[in-house]
Amino acid sequence: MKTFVNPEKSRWSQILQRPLMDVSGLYETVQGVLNEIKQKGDSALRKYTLQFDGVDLEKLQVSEEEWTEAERQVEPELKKAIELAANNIEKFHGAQKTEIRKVETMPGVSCWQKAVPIEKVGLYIPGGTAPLFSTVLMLAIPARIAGCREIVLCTPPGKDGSVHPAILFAAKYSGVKKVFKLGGVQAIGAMAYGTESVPKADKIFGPGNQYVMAAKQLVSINEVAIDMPAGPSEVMVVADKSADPAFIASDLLSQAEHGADSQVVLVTNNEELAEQVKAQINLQLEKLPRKELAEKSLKNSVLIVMEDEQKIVNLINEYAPEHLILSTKNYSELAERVFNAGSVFLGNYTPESAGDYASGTNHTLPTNGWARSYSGVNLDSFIKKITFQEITEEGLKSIGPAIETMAAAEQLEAHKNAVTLRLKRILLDEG
Ligand SMILES: NC(=O)c1ccc[n+]([C@@H]2O[C@H](COP(=O)([O-])OP(=O)(O)OC[C@H]3O[C@@H](n4cnc5c(N)ncnc54)[C@H](O)[C@@H]3O)[C@@H](O)[C@H]2O)c1
Ligand SMILES: N[C@H](CO)Cc1c[nH]c[nH+]1
Ligand SMILES: [Zn+2]
Repeated sequence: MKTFVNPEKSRWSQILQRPLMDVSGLYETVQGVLNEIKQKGDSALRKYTLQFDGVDLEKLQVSEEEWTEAERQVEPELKKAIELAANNIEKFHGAQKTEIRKVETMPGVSCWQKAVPIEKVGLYIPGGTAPLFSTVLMLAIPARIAGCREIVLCTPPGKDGSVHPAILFAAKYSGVKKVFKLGGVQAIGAMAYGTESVPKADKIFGPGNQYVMAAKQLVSINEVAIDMPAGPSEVMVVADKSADPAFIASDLLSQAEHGADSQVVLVTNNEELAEQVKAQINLQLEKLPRKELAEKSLKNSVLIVMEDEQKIVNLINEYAPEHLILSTKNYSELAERVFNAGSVFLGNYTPESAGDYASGTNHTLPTNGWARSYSGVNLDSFIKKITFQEITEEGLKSIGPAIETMAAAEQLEAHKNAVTLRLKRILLDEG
């Protein structure tokens, strides 16, 4: 981890630059695969699954036998943990439902909005380096609560053509019935265009690597809606001397182990703590099975010693981390000043892993600074809001002249007439 002490504001964006990916040719390659999927459907899906995932699949959809076998293979302890997490995710997202509230903006003019589920949703569950069955819960549970009629899930097949049993268990538990063994561009293309076996979705959700991200961006131009740019995981920890260096190191490593392109950042006002965290990272890293990935990610990671608290707040808001951990004595006060972050974890006993798995909040969050403008996945992501209005004759008499004046000023005579004709009729009826 590179260390910086009180860096000037003018250097922040350079110091905190996210790992640069070589995207030369990426969009052309991905567009080429998407075009072929659009034209050739399932046969293109099979071709690219063989090329990118090394499996020759006859059937793309998970079969009844595979569902049953998965249920048998998952250990009871894991099933219980998944059920606990699902329960909390359901509670948190269920509480995001809103009631219809009719507003009388003027006497006789009533307006309201109704939440309507997006009919068909496609969920992508990454599977390249780890079977992220927790992401199944994060996407499928809110989709079910929202009332989406069709939920399709795609995830990359393993080398033996199977889907990890915990992914299938979590999918069944969350109410998903259609799972396809498709990863990367194949999955996104299939759900965007629809093929012989994969139904077309209205909106595609889920994180993924650069191929997944590029494919989502390309199909969103004129084919299908997408949730947000959710790429390589990242965490920023802000800590003072009240924090525990071992806890901080474990939080940093928890996101570093996601992949070589993840980024973790520690900001502290205490140089001694910074040194202790470094020592703890070295100690804990040794025991990690994904040490190699975490080590690579630590190379893009940064440790900043900064004394001024307002500067720390400015730095958080400029970086807009996917995850922010506040391990300082005054974390509640500090949290009030954060306006750019995907999800915030408060105090020494709130590890970021809690939000990744089981506390109830969603872990599909905006990365790469997109927290400046996007929220993480939530119930609203699966919902459209339709507005309704009803105007009585009395209401139109009150509001009509303003509409007529505005329409005339915009030189839109037909708009004006739609009111004028009605007002004339009301006057006639009134005699
Ligand atoms: N932001 C979030 O909310 C969030 C949540 C979970 C995971 N993540 C991130 O998601 C990512 C998951 O990535 P992953 O790679 O493990 O899994 P993935 O499922 O996103 O990608 C695997 C697929 O990539 C495709 N692929 C691989 N090499 C290719 C190539 N050369 N050309 C074309 N396609 C190719 C393959 O089809 C494969 O199935 C990580 O970066 C992780 O940090 C983010
Ligand atoms: N931290 C990831 C989101 O950035 C989500 C995840 C899934 N499993 C473990 N972690
Ligand atoms: Zn994680």
